[in-house]
Amino acid sequence: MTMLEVHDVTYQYGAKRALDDVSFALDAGRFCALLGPNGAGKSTLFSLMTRLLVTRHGTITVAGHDIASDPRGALASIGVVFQQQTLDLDMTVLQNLRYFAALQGLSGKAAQKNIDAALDRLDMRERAREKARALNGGHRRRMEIARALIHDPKVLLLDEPTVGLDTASRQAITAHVHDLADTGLLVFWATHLVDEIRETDEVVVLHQGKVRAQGTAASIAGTGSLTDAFMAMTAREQAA
Ligand SMILES: Nc1ncnc2c1ncn2[C@@H]1O[C@H](COP(=O)(O)OP(=O)(O)OP(=O)(O)O)[C@@H](O)[C@H]1O
Repeated sequence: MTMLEVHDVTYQYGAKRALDDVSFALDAGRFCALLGPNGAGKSTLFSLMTRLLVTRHGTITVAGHDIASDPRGALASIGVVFQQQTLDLDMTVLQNLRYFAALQGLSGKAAQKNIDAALDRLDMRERAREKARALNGGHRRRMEIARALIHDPKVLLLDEPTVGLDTASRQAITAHVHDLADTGLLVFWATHLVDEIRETDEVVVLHQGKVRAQGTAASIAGTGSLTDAFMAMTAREQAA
């Protein structure tokens, strides 16, 4: 079942075209990587999917809701983890989550139920009463992911979520989020790091604002490695 559909989306910053006729469709229950080098247009696409930016060129549909004509329905279906950290470091994990739940219109038992479920999904329950400031980078990220899941979205967007993390934390977060896709969520994970992607993951390769390939990592890699295929797709353009 298609959960996220991007159709012919173009976006310009003044004269600079950041996205050029971008189209792809992604199914529920998949881990999908948006793979592109710096400047490919990943953050621009995420901003359009979360309505931080708008365009009249093309359509974006989330869980059947067109983001232009039904932004409320579309945004209610999305959980987002932005590249920049957005926690209140002086609040505990639980306080941060309750605050966010309230912003989503959840309170009392309903909020607590969803908070507990989100903490369990990220293996964070035992840290609930710690101040965010006391957590290491990996656990802060997990908490942001838990927060993004509180309203039980169908699509989880993560914009380069492992930036600044050490190797062990990066691997742990990557594994946790792969597990989330197994529960039926569509995970859409922007990265320029090929080693975060598994062979069976879906991949959209974005470069200079255009989709260069879509398919499983294994099908894009062909007989070589995904790194080689990705380098070839991006280097060719740079040379041209
Ligand atoms: N506010 C802006 N004004 C003008 N150009 C911009 C603006 N934001 C981004 N761009 C340009 O649009 C293109 C796409 O940028 P974007 O940030 O979406 O790429 P990205 O793939 O997220 O890169 P990174 O991994 O470096 O964050 C780049 O050429 C960038 O320089």
